[in-house]
Amino acid sequence: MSKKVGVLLVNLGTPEQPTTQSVRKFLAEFLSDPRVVDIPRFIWLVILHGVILRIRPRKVAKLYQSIWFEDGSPLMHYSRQQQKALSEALADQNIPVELAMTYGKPSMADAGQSLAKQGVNHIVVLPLFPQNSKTSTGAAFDSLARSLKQCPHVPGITWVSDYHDHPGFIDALAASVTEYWAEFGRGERLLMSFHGVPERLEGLGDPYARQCRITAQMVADKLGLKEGEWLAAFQSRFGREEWVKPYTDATLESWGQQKFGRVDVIAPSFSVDCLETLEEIQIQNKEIYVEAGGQEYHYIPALNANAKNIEFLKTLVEQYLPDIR
Ligand SMILES: C=CC1=C(C)c2cc3[nH]c(cc4nc(cc5[nH]c(cc1n2)c(C)c5CCC(=O)O)C(CCC(=O)O)=C4C)c(C)c3C=C
Ligand SMILES: [Fe+2]
Ligand SMILES: [Fe+2]
Repeated sequence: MSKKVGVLLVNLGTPEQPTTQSVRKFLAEFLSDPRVVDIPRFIWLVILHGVILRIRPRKVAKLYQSIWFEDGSPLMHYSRQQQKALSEALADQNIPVELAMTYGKPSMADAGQSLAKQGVNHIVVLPLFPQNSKTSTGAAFDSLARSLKQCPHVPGITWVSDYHDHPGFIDALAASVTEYWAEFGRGERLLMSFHGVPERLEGLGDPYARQCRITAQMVADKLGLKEGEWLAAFQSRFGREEWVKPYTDATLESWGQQKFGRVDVIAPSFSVDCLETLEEIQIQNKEIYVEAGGQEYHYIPALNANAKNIEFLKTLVEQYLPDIR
């Protein structure tokens, strides 16, 4: 049978509105997923519905309001831009590109149906999580599988499990830093801040933290940075257990207390800018650094739909084509 290939970009999901109600709906779905929170089910559901979903949505809605774009959530805005740019880049090969979220809209089922309508019978699924974790990539896989449960004809599927050490990805990250430095000058240190996960997961075989360290080392090597000029750290700790260290906020506080001059921060686990970069890194962590005594703080944007990133994503998809056709 002849193969008609389509691409499915997958990201996490995001609230539809920056309101308490909408954030509650998003957090309820996301945090109920046993892939994301794997503590005993009954205890967790009591904590989630009894405490977290009563308090957190209002607080987090305010944070979303501080970064919301005219056309919606930043994560959705940049994900749409990526979809559009990649679909233009692959148009001459007749490869359509759709976008789906693990949680919420656009759903895997909607995106899959749209690809099917365009005659696609083989999907290259590209989760936009450069490093593989059960909590992000694994959850995306489950969501895709669930969406296919009622499907009478399951298409061919190529699953891109991660791209943490892909030379094109490392080049795109390094180029985004050098381009930023060329325009705005450079800091004394580069902090590479990755979304955190519980420390325990590494022992369970989750490759995420190890892959983050590899990404960071490769970017540092590409930029010619020596030890002491860069560090990999982990942000967004949630709950009481220990997460992978060092923590981004504690690191910045300590660097501020040591009266460091300028620090630059990149976020190589985020394909697009979102709450965790635009609010947590760019606003909250800057405050931590400056209030502790640090001088200057620059956040270098995520790759988003920049030309090098789209070129890289195109190359990544193309690498899989010979095996499919
Ligand atoms: C147990 C909690 C969480 C784990 C594990 C986790 C892993 C994880 N998350 C991302 C990417 C994103 N997370 C985002 C927001 C976010 N993450 C958590 C919790 C965990 N994440 C929460 C509760 C939230 C919502 C905000 C909040 O309440 O603090 C986002 C941003 C979404 C947006 O709309 O902008 C992204 C992206 C990865 C890659 C990952 C594991 C590797
Ligand atoms: Fe998260
Ligand atoms: Fe956060």
